[in-house]
Amino acid sequence: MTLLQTAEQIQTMQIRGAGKIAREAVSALRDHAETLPHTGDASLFIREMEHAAGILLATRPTAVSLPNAIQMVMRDVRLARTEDAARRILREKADSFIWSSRTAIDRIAAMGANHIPDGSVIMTHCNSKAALGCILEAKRQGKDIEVYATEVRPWNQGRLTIKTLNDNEIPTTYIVDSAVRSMMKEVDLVIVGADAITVNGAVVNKIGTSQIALCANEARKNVIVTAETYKFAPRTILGELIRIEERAQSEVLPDEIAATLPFVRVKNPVFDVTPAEYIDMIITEAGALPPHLAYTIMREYLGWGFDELQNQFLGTLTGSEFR
Ligand SMILES: O=C(COP(=O)(O)O)[C@H](O)[C@H](O)COP(=O)(O)O
Repeated sequence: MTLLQTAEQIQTMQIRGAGKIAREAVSALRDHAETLPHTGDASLFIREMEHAAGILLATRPTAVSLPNAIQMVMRDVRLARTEDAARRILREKADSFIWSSRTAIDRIAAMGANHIPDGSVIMTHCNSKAALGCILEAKRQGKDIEVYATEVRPWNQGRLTIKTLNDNEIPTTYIVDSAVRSMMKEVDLVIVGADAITVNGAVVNKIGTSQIALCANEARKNVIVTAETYKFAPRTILGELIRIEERAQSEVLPDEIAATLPFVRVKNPVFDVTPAEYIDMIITEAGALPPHLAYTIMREYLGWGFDELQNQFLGTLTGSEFR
């Protein structure tokens, strides 16, 4: 698959889910490098790769795993003195990101399963590899568990989730998104994934997650978020906001019906923000943490603390902007 095809598949959601988007983008970058002719000019190679990275970055705006993964791969490539070194670094960094991403999901699954007591009824939302990993691991350990899975309008990612649960013989109840509050009394805990986590521990995930967390809070049920460390958004340290993707209105209301309703507008935000106070724990490959430790994760695991970001930010300002 070419880089442009990968970008298109991410944009059209054939490739979806924050972790998978990051892994596929990085592998597209690595494969794209192989298609570029060897010229011996390191800066030309780096420019070409920056252009390719830009195409991938423009596909979906919310999952911070995408810019984080690209930055992890490109950071040292930019410093390479020769084309051969740049190519080698790119290959090594890409392979290492993909490997560590998969390892992270396995570690999260093992830790998450420890937080699922035998006999639990779990509610999950959307289709998160990290969240499902915990549920499948609990089942593998022989725990007797049940799952409530939401439909996830308008893309119905819940159908992917119930297929996986069914394939693993986990008793599952499939509910429409608006049934969450009614069903919460049947549930012991909520487990979801994340597209981005901000410095104040707020979690950006599939639209509807914040309602589920609110209902869980009301019903005194725990909310566990599962997220690899590359889902933490370091630029939120500088006050940058996570952009919530809005997709086409036709995903919600067919164009032919919309055309008959001139006074009706459709909003289709596909992610929402759950404040830290509604989250009991974030399980990362680095451990199960309270959301207020988000800054520590950014500093220790992503290597981007305030000072580094501030320097990077000042470095991007021109003289006139600086004055
Ligand atoms: O919100 C979604 C997917 O949204 P979309 O379907 O719009 O991409 C998932 O919960 C997170 O991406 C985490 O997934 P994972 O744990 O697999 O990274």
